[in-house]
Amino acid sequence: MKHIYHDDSLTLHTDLYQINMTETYWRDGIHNKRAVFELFFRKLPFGNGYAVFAGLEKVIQFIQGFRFSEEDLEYLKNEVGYKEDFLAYLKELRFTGSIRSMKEGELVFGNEPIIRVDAPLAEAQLIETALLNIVNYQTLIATKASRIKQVVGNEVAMEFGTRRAQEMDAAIWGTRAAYLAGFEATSNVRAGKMFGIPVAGTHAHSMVQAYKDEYTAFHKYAESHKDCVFLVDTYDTLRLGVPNAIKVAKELGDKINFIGIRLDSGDLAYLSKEARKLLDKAGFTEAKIYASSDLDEHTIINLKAQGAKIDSWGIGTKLITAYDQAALGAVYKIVTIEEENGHMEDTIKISSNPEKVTTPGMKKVYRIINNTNHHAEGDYIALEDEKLPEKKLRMFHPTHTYINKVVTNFTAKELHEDIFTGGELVYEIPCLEESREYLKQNLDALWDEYKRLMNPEDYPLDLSQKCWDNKMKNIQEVKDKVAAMKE
Ligand SMILES: Nc1ncnc2c1ncn2[C@@H]1O[C@H](COP(=O)(O)OP(=O)(O)OP(=O)(O)O)[C@@H](O)[C@H]1O
Ligand SMILES: O=P(O)(O)OC[C@H]1O[C@H](OP(=O)(O)OP(=O)(O)O)[C@H](O)[C@@H]1O
Ligand SMILES: O=C(O)c1cccnc1
Repeated sequence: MKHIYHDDSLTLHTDLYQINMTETYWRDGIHNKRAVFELFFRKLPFGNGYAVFAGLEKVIQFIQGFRFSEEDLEYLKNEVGYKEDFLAYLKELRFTGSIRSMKEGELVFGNEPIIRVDAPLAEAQLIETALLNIVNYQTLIATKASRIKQVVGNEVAMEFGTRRAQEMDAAIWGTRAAYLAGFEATSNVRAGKMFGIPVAGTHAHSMVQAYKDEYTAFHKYAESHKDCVFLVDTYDTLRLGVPNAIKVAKELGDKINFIGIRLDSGDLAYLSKEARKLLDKAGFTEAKIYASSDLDEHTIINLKAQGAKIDSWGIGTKLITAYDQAALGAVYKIVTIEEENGHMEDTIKISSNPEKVTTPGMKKVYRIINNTNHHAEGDYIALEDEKLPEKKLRMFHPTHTYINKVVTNFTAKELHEDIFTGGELVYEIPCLEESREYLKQNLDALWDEYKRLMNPEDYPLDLSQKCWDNKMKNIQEVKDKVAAMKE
Protein backbone atom coordinates (compact mmCIF):
# COMPACT_ATOMS: atom_id res chain seq x y z
CA MET A 1 0.00 0.00 0.00
CA LYS A 2 1.13 3.55 -0.70
CA HIS A 3 2.44 5.57 2.22
CA ILE A 4 -0.02 8.20 3.41
CA TYR A 5 1.49 11.56 4.32
CA HIS A 6 -0.10 13.83 6.89
CA ASP A 7 -1.42 17.08 5.53
CA ASP A 8 0.42 19.11 8.16
CA SER A 9 1.50 22.20 6.19
CA LEU A 10 0.29 24.41 3.36
CA THR A 11 3.72 24.96 1.83
CA LEU A 12 3.24 22.32 -0.86
CA HIS A 13 0.06 24.14 -1.89
CA THR A 14 1.96 25.14 -4.99
CA ASP A 15 2.48 23.88 -8.52
CA LEU A 16 5.28 21.41 -9.08
CA TYR A 17 6.92 23.76 -11.56
CA GLN A 18 7.57 26.29 -8.82
CA ILE A 19 9.68 23.76 -6.93
CA ASN A 20 11.40 22.65 -10.12
CA MET A 21 12.30 26.26 -10.99
CA THR A 22 13.50 26.75 -7.44
CA GLU A 23 15.82 23.77 -7.81
CA THR A 24 17.21 25.25 -11.03
CA TYR A 25 17.84 28.63 -9.36
CA TRP A 26 19.43 26.95 -6.35
CA ARG A 27 21.73 24.69 -8.32
CA ASP A 28 22.75 27.69 -10.42
CA GLY A 29 23.27 29.81 -7.32
CA ILE A 30 20.79 32.56 -8.27
CA HIS A 31 18.04 31.62 -5.78
CA ASN A 32 18.81 34.57 -3.53
CA LYS A 33 18.82 37.19 -6.27
CA ARG A 34 16.38 39.90 -5.35
CA ALA A 35 13.25 39.76 -7.50
CA VAL A 36 10.01 41.69 -7.52
CA PHE A 37 6.71 40.17 -8.59
CA GLU A 38 3.32 41.87 -8.85
CA LEU A 39 -0.10 40.30 -8.52
CA PHE A 40 -2.88 41.80 -10.64
CA PHE A 41 -5.85 40.88 -12.81
CA ARG A 42 -6.42 42.22 -16.28
CA LYS A 43 -10.15 42.56 -16.70
CA LEU A 44 -12.84 43.42 -14.20
CA PRO A 45 -15.21 40.50 -13.53
CA PHE A 46 -18.99 40.40 -14.19
CA GLY A 47 -18.71 43.50 -16.39
CA ASN A 48 -18.45 45.46 -13.13
CA GLY A 49 -16.85 48.88 -12.89
CA TYR A 50 -14.61 47.95 -9.93
CA ALA A 51 -13.45 44.92 -7.97
CA VAL A 52 -13.23 44.52 -4.20
CA PHE A 53 -9.90 43.23 -2.97
CA ALA A 54 -10.15 40.38 -0.46
CA GLY A 55 -7.72 37.69 0.62
CA LEU A 56 -4.93 39.50 2.44
CA GLU A 57 -5.64 37.95 5.85
CA LYS A 58 -5.29 34.45 4.45
CA VAL A 59 -2.20 35.42 2.46
CA ILE A 60 -0.63 36.61 5.71
CA GLN A 61 -1.50 33.31 7.41
CA PHE A 62 0.05 31.41 4.53
CA ILE A 63 3.28 33.41 4.57
CA GLN A 64 3.60 33.09 8.34
CA GLY A 65 3.29 29.33 8.11
CA PHE A 66 5.62 29.03 5.13
CA ARG A 67 8.06 26.21 5.91
CA PHE A 68 8.45 22.71 4.56
CA SER A 69 7.44 20.19 7.22
CA GLU A 70 9.25 16.89 7.74
CA GLU A 71 6.34 15.18 6.02
CA ASP A 72 6.57 17.59 3.08
CA LEU A 73 10.26 16.83 2.72
CA GLU A 74 9.72 13.07 3.06
CA TYR A 75 7.09 13.23 0.36
CA LEU A 76 9.29 15.31 -1.97
CA LYS A 77 12.13 12.85 -1.44
CA ASN A 78 10.26 9.56 -1.70
CA GLU A 79 7.54 10.31 -4.20
CA VAL A 80 8.85 13.16 -6.35
CA GLY A 81 12.54 12.25 -6.21
CA TYR A 82 14.30 15.46 -5.20
CA LYS A 83 17.87 14.98 -3.98
CA GLU A 84 19.00 15.30 -0.37
CA ASP A 85 21.10 18.44 -0.90
CA PHE A 86 18.18 20.38 -2.39
CA LEU A 87 15.84 19.12 0.32
CA ALA A 88 18.29 20.29 2.98
CA TYR A 89 18.02 23.78 1.42
CA LEU A 90 14.23 23.62 1.38
CA LYS A 91 14.18 22.51 4.99
CA GLU A 92 15.72 25.77 6.16
CA LEU A 93 13.72 27.97 3.83
CA ARG A 94 11.51 30.68 5.36
CA PHE A 95 9.98 33.74 3.81
CA THR A 96 12.52 36.52 4.35
CA GLY A 97 11.24 39.01 1.80
CA SER A 98 8.98 42.06 1.87
CA ILE A 99 5.38 42.32 0.80
CA ARG A 100 3.40 45.44 0.13
CA SER A 101 -0.29 45.11 -0.54
CA MET A 102 -3.55 46.95 -0.83
CA LYS A 103 -5.82 46.59 2.18
CA GLU A 104 -8.83 44.31 2.13
CA GLY A 105 -11.87 46.29 1.09
CA GLU A 106 -9.81 48.39 -1.34
CA LEU A 107 -11.38 49.06 -4.73
CA VAL A 108 -9.14 47.67 -7.40
CA PHE A 109 -9.08 47.88 -11.17
CA GLY A 110 -7.62 45.95 -14.06
CA ASN A 111 -3.82 45.95 -14.48
CA GLU A 112 -2.93 47.56 -11.20
CA PRO A 113 -0.61 45.76 -8.81
CA ILE A 114 -2.63 44.58 -5.81
CA ILE A 115 0.22 42.83 -4.04
CA ARG A 116 3.94 43.36 -4.56
CA VAL A 117 6.41 40.70 -3.43
CA ASP A 118 10.05 41.78 -3.13
CA ALA A 119 12.02 38.73 -2.09
CA PRO A 120 14.80 36.31 -2.91
CA LEU A 121 13.82 34.82 -6.27
CA ALA A 122 13.15 31.29 -4.96
CA GLU A 123 10.89 32.51 -2.16
CA ALA A 124 8.91 34.80 -4.41
CA GLN A 125 8.46 31.96 -6.87
CA LEU A 126 7.35 29.37 -4.32
CA ILE A 127 4.53 31.47 -2.89
CA GLU A 128 3.01 32.44 -6.25
CA THR A 129 0.44 29.71 -6.59
CA ALA A 130 -1.04 30.03 -3.12
CA LEU A 131 -1.28 33.82 -3.37
CA LEU A 132 -3.11 33.59 -6.67
CA ASN A 133 -5.36 30.83 -5.40
CA ILE A 134 -6.41 32.90 -2.40
CA VAL A 135 -6.79 36.30 -4.05
CA ASN A 136 -8.45 35.05 -7.21
CA TYR A 137 -11.29 33.44 -5.31
CA GLN A 138 -11.84 35.88 -2.48
CA THR A 139 -11.69 38.96 -4.69
CA LEU A 140 -14.07 37.40 -7.18
CA ILE A 141 -16.66 36.59 -4.49
CA ALA A 142 -16.28 39.94 -2.74
CA THR A 143 -16.90 41.67 -6.07
CA LYS A 144 -19.96 39.57 -6.84
CA ALA A 145 -21.27 40.18 -3.32
CA SER A 146 -20.73 43.91 -3.70
CA ARG A 147 -22.79 43.93 -6.89
CA ILE A 148 -25.57 42.06 -5.14
CA LYS A 149 -25.45 44.32 -2.09
CA GLN A 150 -25.67 47.42 -4.31
CA VAL A 151 -29.01 46.14 -5.55
CA VAL A 152 -30.26 44.91 -2.17
CA GLY A 153 -29.56 48.39 -0.78
CA ASN A 154 -30.83 48.99 2.73
CA GLU A 155 -32.57 45.65 2.94
CA VAL A 156 -30.85 42.62 4.40
CA ALA A 157 -28.55 40.35 2.38
CA MET A 158 -27.79 36.93 3.88
CA GLU A 159 -25.22 34.48 2.53
CA PHE A 160 -26.82 31.01 2.20
CA GLY A 161 -24.39 29.26 -0.16
CA THR A 162 -22.38 26.77 1.91
CA ARG A 163 -24.18 23.69 0.61
CA ARG A 164 -23.49 24.66 -3.01
CA ALA A 165 -19.95 26.02 -2.62
CA GLN A 166 -16.96 24.40 -4.32
CA GLU A 167 -15.92 22.64 -1.09
CA MET A 168 -15.56 23.74 2.51
CA ASP A 169 -12.81 26.35 2.28
CA ALA A 170 -14.71 28.11 -0.49
CA ALA A 171 -17.80 28.31 1.70
CA ILE A 172 -15.88 29.75 4.64
CA TRP A 173 -13.73 32.29 2.82
CA GLY A 174 -16.48 33.06 0.34
CA THR A 175 -18.88 33.98 3.10
CA ARG A 176 -16.18 36.11 4.71
CA ALA A 177 -15.72 37.90 1.38
CA ALA A 178 -19.49 38.45 1.17
CA TYR A 179 -19.60 39.95 4.64
CA LEU A 180 -16.63 42.17 3.85
CA ALA A 181 -18.54 43.36 0.78
CA GLY A 182 -21.57 44.39 2.80
CA PHE A 183 -23.71 41.31 3.42
CA GLU A 184 -25.32 41.41 6.85
CA ALA A 185 -25.23 37.75 7.89
CA THR A 186 -24.33 34.19 7.00
CA SER A 187 -26.03 30.86 7.56
CA ASN A 188 -22.61 29.23 8.08
CA VAL A 189 -22.15 28.82 11.81
CA ARG A 190 -18.43 28.02 11.55
CA ALA A 191 -17.86 31.27 9.68
CA GLY A 192 -19.71 33.01 12.49
CA LYS A 193 -17.40 31.42 15.01
CA MET A 194 -14.22 32.08 13.03
CA PHE A 195 -14.83 35.65 11.92
CA GLY A 196 -17.57 37.02 14.17
CA ILE A 197 -20.02 37.33 11.27
CA PRO A 198 -23.64 37.48 12.52
CA VAL A 199 -25.37 34.15 11.86
CA ALA A 200 -28.97 33.96 10.72
CA GLY A 201 -31.42 31.40 9.42
CA THR A 202 -34.92 30.08 9.07
CA HIS A 203 -35.81 26.39 8.63
CA ALA A 204 -35.98 23.94 5.74
CA HIS A 205 -38.73 22.10 3.87
CA SER A 206 -37.54 18.90 5.55
CA MET A 207 -38.92 20.08 8.89
CA VAL A 208 -42.34 20.67 7.40
CA GLN A 209 -42.19 17.29 5.71
CA ALA A 210 -41.00 15.60 8.91
CA TYR A 211 -44.14 16.84 10.71
CA LYS A 212 -46.22 16.27 7.57
CA ASP A 213 -48.15 19.52 7.91
CA GLU A 214 -47.11 23.14 8.25
CA TYR A 215 -49.26 24.00 11.24
CA THR A 216 -47.66 21.30 13.42
CA ALA A 217 -44.18 22.07 12.12
CA PHE A 218 -44.45 25.83 12.76
CA HIS A 219 -46.02 25.24 16.16
CA LYS A 220 -43.30 22.81 17.26
CA TYR A 221 -40.61 25.21 16.03
CA ALA A 222 -42.24 28.06 17.89
CA GLU A 223 -42.35 25.98 21.08
CA SER A 224 -38.59 25.54 20.93
CA HIS A 225 -37.48 28.91 19.46
CA LYS A 226 -38.26 32.48 20.36
CA ASP A 227 -37.37 34.00 16.97
CA CYS A 228 -39.47 32.49 14.20
CA VAL A 229 -39.32 32.76 10.41
CA PHE A 230 -41.61 30.17 8.86
CA LEU A 231 -40.95 28.69 5.41
CA VAL A 232 -44.32 28.84 3.73
CA ASP A 233 -43.92 27.31 0.28
CA THR A 234 -43.86 23.55 0.88
CA TYR A 235 -47.43 22.85 -0.35
CA ASP A 236 -49.31 25.98 -1.31
CA THR A 237 -47.87 29.33 -0.28
CA LEU A 238 -50.96 31.52 -0.20
CA ARG A 239 -53.63 28.97 0.69
CA LEU A 240 -51.72 26.93 3.27
CA GLY A 241 -48.27 28.31 4.11
CA VAL A 242 -48.98 31.93 4.98
CA PRO A 243 -52.32 31.22 6.74
CA ASN A 244 -50.62 28.55 8.87
CA ALA A 245 -47.81 30.93 9.79
CA ILE A 246 -50.38 33.57 10.80
CA LYS A 247 -52.37 31.03 12.80
CA VAL A 248 -49.33 29.93 14.82
CA ALA A 249 -48.14 33.51 15.32
CA LYS A 250 -51.57 34.49 16.66
CA GLU A 251 -51.83 31.46 18.92
CA LEU A 252 -48.43 31.95 20.48
CA GLY A 253 -48.67 35.75 20.66
CA ASP A 254 -45.98 37.27 22.87
CA LYS A 255 -44.46 33.89 23.62
CA ILE A 256 -42.58 34.14 20.34
CA ASN A 257 -40.99 36.82 18.27
CA PHE A 258 -42.73 36.27 14.94
CA ILE A 259 -40.10 37.73 12.62
CA GLY A 260 -41.82 36.69 9.42
CA ILE A 261 -41.99 34.15 6.60
CA ARG A 262 -39.70 32.84 3.87
CA LEU A 263 -40.58 32.24 0.22
CA ASP A 264 -38.35 29.84 -1.68
CA SER A 265 -40.11 29.09 -4.97
CA GLY A 266 -42.71 30.29 -7.41
CA ASP A 267 -43.24 33.82 -8.61
CA LEU A 268 -41.52 35.71 -5.82
CA ALA A 269 -42.93 39.08 -6.89
CA TYR A 270 -46.53 37.96 -6.95
CA LEU A 271 -46.28 35.75 -3.87
CA SER A 272 -44.52 38.40 -1.80
CA LYS A 273 -47.16 41.02 -2.65
CA GLU A 274 -50.01 38.68 -1.82
CA ALA A 275 -48.31 37.40 1.33
CA ARG A 276 -47.75 41.02 2.43
CA LYS A 277 -51.48 41.68 2.11
CA LEU A 278 -52.33 38.58 4.17
CA LEU A 279 -49.83 39.45 6.88
CA ASP A 280 -50.96 43.09 7.06
CA LYS A 281 -54.62 42.08 7.17
CA ALA A 282 -53.85 39.79 10.10
CA GLY A 283 -52.20 42.70 11.89
CA PHE A 284 -48.60 41.56 11.33
CA THR A 285 -47.52 44.71 9.56
CA GLU A 286 -44.01 44.43 11.00
CA ALA A 287 -43.51 40.82 9.89
CA LYS A 288 -40.72 40.53 7.33
CA ILE A 289 -40.75 38.61 4.09
CA TYR A 290 -37.60 36.66 3.34
CA ALA A 291 -36.91 35.27 -0.12
CA SER A 292 -34.46 32.77 -1.53
CA SER A 293 -34.34 30.76 -4.78
CA ASP A 294 -31.35 31.10 -7.06
CA LEU A 295 -31.16 34.83 -6.51
CA ASP A 296 -28.49 37.18 -7.79
CA GLU A 297 -28.24 40.89 -8.64
CA HIS A 298 -30.20 40.41 -11.87
CA THR A 299 -33.18 38.62 -10.35
CA ILE A 300 -33.21 40.96 -7.37
CA ILE A 301 -33.26 44.09 -9.52
CA ASN A 302 -36.01 42.52 -11.60
CA LEU A 303 -38.06 41.55 -8.58
CA LYS A 304 -37.76 45.05 -7.20
CA ALA A 305 -38.89 46.49 -10.52
CA GLN A 306 -41.98 44.30 -10.23
CA GLY A 307 -42.72 45.79 -6.82
CA ALA A 308 -41.86 42.65 -4.86
CA LYS A 309 -42.41 43.10 -1.13
CA ILE A 310 -39.24 41.41 0.06
CA ASP A 311 -37.31 42.60 3.11
CA SER A 312 -34.52 40.02 3.44
CA TRP A 313 -32.69 38.28 0.66
CA GLY A 314 -31.03 34.86 1.10
CA ILE A 315 -28.40 34.33 -1.58
CA GLY A 316 -26.58 31.07 -2.14
CA THR A 317 -25.46 29.31 -5.31
CA LYS A 318 -25.04 32.25 -7.63
CA LEU A 319 -22.90 34.17 -5.18
CA ILE A 320 -20.70 31.50 -3.66
CA THR A 321 -19.90 29.85 -6.99
CA ALA A 322 -19.49 33.17 -8.84
CA TYR A 323 -21.97 31.57 -11.17
CA ASP A 324 -21.65 33.90 -14.16
CA GLN A 325 -17.86 34.16 -14.12
CA ALA A 326 -15.87 31.27 -12.76
CA ALA A 327 -12.49 32.99 -12.42
CA LEU A 328 -10.98 36.42 -11.90
CA GLY A 329 -7.87 35.55 -13.87
CA ALA A 330 -5.36 37.30 -11.62
CA VAL A 331 -1.72 36.70 -12.51
CA TYR A 332 1.66 37.13 -10.81
CA LYS A 333 4.40 38.59 -12.95
CA ILE A 334 8.05 39.36 -12.39
CA VAL A 335 8.81 43.04 -13.04
CA THR A 336 12.42 43.50 -12.00
CA ILE A 337 15.36 41.30 -10.97
CA GLU A 338 18.83 41.82 -9.54
CA GLU A 339 21.71 41.66 -12.00
CA GLU A 340 25.24 40.32 -11.42
CA ASN A 341 26.39 43.85 -10.54
CA GLY A 342 23.70 44.17 -7.88
CA HIS A 343 21.58 46.59 -9.89
CA MET A 344 17.90 45.92 -10.45
CA GLU A 345 17.08 45.28 -14.11
CA ASP A 346 13.47 45.70 -15.22
CA THR A 347 11.93 42.87 -17.14
CA ILE A 348 8.94 42.65 -19.47
CA LYS A 349 6.68 39.94 -20.88
CA ILE A 350 5.68 40.71 -24.45
CA SER A 351 2.48 39.41 -25.95
CA SER A 352 0.82 39.73 -29.32
CA ASN A 353 -2.17 40.93 -27.30
CA PRO A 354 -1.21 44.48 -26.21
CA GLU A 355 -3.29 44.13 -23.06
CA LYS A 356 -1.09 41.27 -21.93
CA VAL A 357 2.21 43.12 -22.19
CA THR A 358 3.41 43.58 -18.61
CA THR A 359 4.49 46.92 -17.16
CA PRO A 360 8.11 46.61 -16.02
CA GLY A 361 9.65 48.09 -12.92
CA MET A 362 8.84 48.46 -9.25
CA LYS A 363 5.75 50.57 -8.97
CA LYS A 364 3.48 52.37 -6.58
CA VAL A 365 -0.25 52.88 -7.02
CA TYR A 366 -1.89 56.14 -6.05
CA ARG A 367 -5.57 56.99 -5.89
CA ILE A 368 -5.97 60.56 -7.03
CA ILE A 369 -8.67 62.12 -4.88
CA ASN A 370 -10.18 65.45 -5.86
CA ASN A 371 -9.93 67.76 -2.83
CA THR A 372 -13.09 69.65 -3.78
CA ASN A 373 -15.57 66.80 -4.19
CA HIS A 374 -13.59 64.05 -2.40
CA HIS A 375 -14.18 61.65 -5.25
CA ALA A 376 -11.55 59.61 -7.04
CA GLU A 377 -10.26 61.05 -10.33
CA GLY A 378 -8.57 57.77 -11.17
CA ASP A 379 -5.56 55.68 -10.19
CA TYR A 380 -2.03 56.60 -11.11
CA ILE A 381 0.80 54.09 -11.34
CA ALA A 382 4.27 55.53 -10.94
CA LEU A 383 7.73 54.05 -10.59
CA GLU A 384 8.90 53.36 -7.06
CA ASP A 385 11.33 56.27 -6.76
CA GLU A 386 9.19 58.85 -8.55
CA LYS A 387 8.07 61.94 -6.73
CA LEU A 388 4.57 62.98 -7.74
CA PRO A 389 3.96 66.62 -8.66
CA GLU A 390 2.00 68.32 -5.91
CA LYS A 391 0.01 70.86 -7.88
CA LYS A 392 -0.69 69.61 -11.37
CA LEU A 393 -0.89 65.99 -12.49
CA ARG A 394 -1.24 65.01 -16.12
CA MET A 395 -3.09 61.73 -16.44
CA PHE A 396 -3.33 59.87 -19.73
CA HIS A 397 -4.73 56.55 -20.90
CA PRO A 398 -1.88 54.01 -21.16
CA THR A 399 -3.00 52.67 -24.57
CA HIS A 400 -5.10 55.49 -26.03
CA THR A 401 -2.77 58.25 -24.93
CA TYR A 402 -4.84 61.01 -26.57
CA ILE A 403 -7.37 60.50 -23.74
CA ASN A 404 -5.89 62.67 -21.03
CA LYS A 405 -6.64 65.24 -18.39
CA VAL A 406 -4.85 67.55 -16.01
CA VAL A 407 -5.81 67.27 -12.37
CA THR A 408 -5.20 70.06 -9.87
CA ASN A 409 -6.06 70.34 -6.18
CA PHE A 410 -5.78 66.66 -5.47
CA THR A 411 -4.50 64.28 -2.84
CA ALA A 412 -2.51 61.28 -4.02
CA LYS A 413 -3.25 58.42 -1.65
CA GLU A 414 -0.81 55.56 -1.85
CA LEU A 415 -2.72 52.30 -1.90
CA HIS A 416 -0.05 49.86 -0.78
CA GLU A 417 0.90 49.25 2.82
CA ASP A 418 3.91 47.39 4.19
CA ILE A 419 2.76 43.93 5.21
CA PHE A 420 6.03 42.01 5.63
CA THR A 421 9.44 43.64 5.84
CA GLY A 422 12.45 41.37 5.79
CA GLY A 423 10.21 38.39 6.55
CA GLU A 424 8.62 40.06 9.60
CA LEU A 425 4.94 40.89 9.76
CA VAL A 426 4.80 44.67 10.24
CA TYR A 427 1.11 45.15 9.47
CA GLU A 428 -1.60 45.35 12.07
CA ILE A 429 -4.37 43.24 10.57
CA PRO A 430 -7.63 45.16 10.80
CA CYS A 431 -10.68 43.33 12.08
CA LEU A 432 -13.26 42.32 9.48
CA GLU A 433 -15.64 45.09 10.59
CA GLU A 434 -12.96 47.70 9.89
CA SER A 435 -12.31 46.33 6.41
CA ARG A 436 -16.06 46.33 5.76
CA GLU A 437 -16.28 49.96 6.83
CA TYR A 438 -13.22 50.80 4.73
CA LEU A 439 -14.96 49.39 1.65
CA LYS A 440 -18.05 51.48 2.37
CA GLN A 441 -15.92 54.64 2.50
CA ASN A 442 -14.18 53.67 -0.72
CA LEU A 443 -17.49 53.13 -2.48
CA ASP A 444 -18.74 56.49 -1.25
CA ALA A 445 -15.72 58.12 -2.87
CA LEU A 446 -16.42 56.46 -6.24
CA TRP A 447 -18.67 58.24 -8.72
CA ASP A 448 -21.93 56.43 -9.45
CA GLU A 449 -20.94 56.10 -13.12
CA TYR A 450 -18.36 53.47 -12.13
CA LYS A 451 -20.75 51.67 -9.80
CA ARG A 452 -23.69 50.92 -12.05
CA LEU A 453 -24.25 47.24 -12.79
CA MET A 454 -24.53 47.56 -16.55
CA ASN A 455 -21.97 49.18 -18.82
CA PRO A 456 -20.19 51.20 -16.16
CA GLU A 457 -17.77 53.91 -17.29
CA ASP A 458 -14.11 52.87 -17.51
CA TYR A 459 -12.31 54.04 -14.40
CA PRO A 460 -9.12 55.90 -15.37
CA LEU A 461 -6.06 53.85 -14.57
CA ASP A 462 -3.01 55.63 -15.87
CA LEU A 463 0.73 55.21 -15.95
CA SER A 464 3.02 58.08 -15.08
CA GLN A 465 5.07 59.44 -17.98
CA LYS A 466 8.20 57.80 -16.53
CA CYS A 467 6.49 54.47 -16.07
CA TRP A 468 5.10 54.64 -19.61
CA ASP A 469 8.49 55.64 -21.05
CA ASN A 470 10.14 52.78 -19.17
CA LYS A 471 7.63 50.34 -20.63
CA MET A 472 8.23 51.62 -24.16
CA LYS A 473 11.99 51.41 -23.62
CA ASN A 474 11.68 47.79 -22.49
CA ILE A 475 9.47 46.93 -25.46
CA GLN A 476 12.01 48.50 -27.81
CA GLU A 477 14.86 46.58 -26.21
CA VAL A 478 13.06 43.28 -26.73
CA LYS A 479 12.30 44.24 -30.32
CA ASP A 480 15.96 45.08 -30.92
CA LYS A 481 16.99 41.76 -29.42
CA VAL A 482 14.60 39.86 -31.66
CA ALA A 483 15.79 41.84 -34.70
CA ALA A 484 19.42 41.09 -33.84
CA MET A 485 18.65 37.37 -33.62
CA LYS A 486 17.07 37.42 -37.07
CA GLU A 487 20.08 39.02 -38.67
N1 LIG B 1 -41.27 37.38 -10.45
C1 LIG B 1 -40.11 36.90 -10.84
N2 LIG B 1 -39.41 37.54 -11.79
C2 LIG B 1 -38.22 37.08 -12.21
N3 LIG B 1 -37.64 35.99 -11.70
C3 LIG B 1 -38.26 35.32 -10.73
C4 LIG B 1 -39.52 35.73 -10.26
N4 LIG B 1 -39.91 34.86 -9.30
C5 LIG B 1 -38.94 33.94 -9.20
N5 LIG B 1 -37.93 34.21 -10.04
C6 LIG B 1 -36.67 33.48 -10.26
O1 LIG B 1 -36.98 32.46 -11.19
C7 LIG B 1 -36.26 31.28 -10.92
C8 LIG B 1 -37.28 30.16 -10.70
O2 LIG B 1 -36.61 28.99 -10.42
P1 LIG B 1 -37.18 27.54 -10.70
O3 LIG B 1 -37.65 27.43 -12.09
O4 LIG B 1 -36.16 26.57 -10.25
O5 LIG B 1 -38.50 27.44 -9.84
P2 LIG B 1 -38.83 27.57 -8.37
O6 LIG B 1 -40.07 28.38 -8.36
O7 LIG B 1 -37.72 28.10 -7.52
O8 LIG B 1 -39.22 26.12 -7.95
P3 LIG B 1 -38.48 24.96 -7.15
O9 LIG B 1 -37.64 25.59 -6.08
O10 LIG B 1 -39.63 24.21 -6.58
O11 LIG B 1 -37.71 24.24 -8.17
C9 LIG B 1 -35.41 31.57 -9.70
O12 LIG B 1 -34.11 31.97 -10.10
C10 LIG B 1 -36.13 32.76 -9.05
O13 LIG B 1 -35.25 33.59 -8.30
O1 LIG C 1 -31.17 29.16 -3.98
P1 LIG C 1 -29.84 29.54 -3.43
O2 LIG C 1 -29.48 30.94 -3.78
O3 LIG C 1 -28.78 28.57 -3.79
O4 LIG C 1 -29.97 29.57 -1.82
C1 LIG C 1 -29.82 28.46 -1.01
C2 LIG C 1 -30.92 27.47 -1.18
O5 LIG C 1 -30.67 26.40 -0.30
C3 LIG C 1 -31.91 25.93 0.19
O6 LIG C 1 -32.49 25.06 -0.73
P2 LIG C 1 -32.36 23.49 -0.66
O7 LIG C 1 -33.21 22.98 -1.77
O8 LIG C 1 -30.94 23.05 -0.65
O9 LIG C 1 -32.98 23.08 0.75
P3 LIG C 1 -34.43 23.23 1.30
O10 LIG C 1 -35.02 21.88 1.27
O11 LIG C 1 -34.27 23.76 2.65
O12 LIG C 1 -35.17 24.17 0.40
C4 LIG C 1 -32.70 27.19 0.33
O13 LIG C 1 -34.06 26.92 0.40
C5 LIG C 1 -32.30 28.01 -0.85
O14 LIG C 1 -33.16 27.82 -1.93
O1 LIG D 1 -31.71 29.53 6.99
C1 LIG D 1 -32.13 29.36 5.85
O2 LIG D 1 -33.25 29.69 5.50
C2 LIG D 1 -31.22 28.74 4.81
C3 LIG D 1 -29.94 28.43 5.08
C4 LIG D 1 -29.14 27.87 4.12
C5 LIG D 1 -29.63 27.64 2.88
N1 LIG D 1 -30.90 27.95 2.62
C6 LIG D 1 -31.69 28.49 3.56
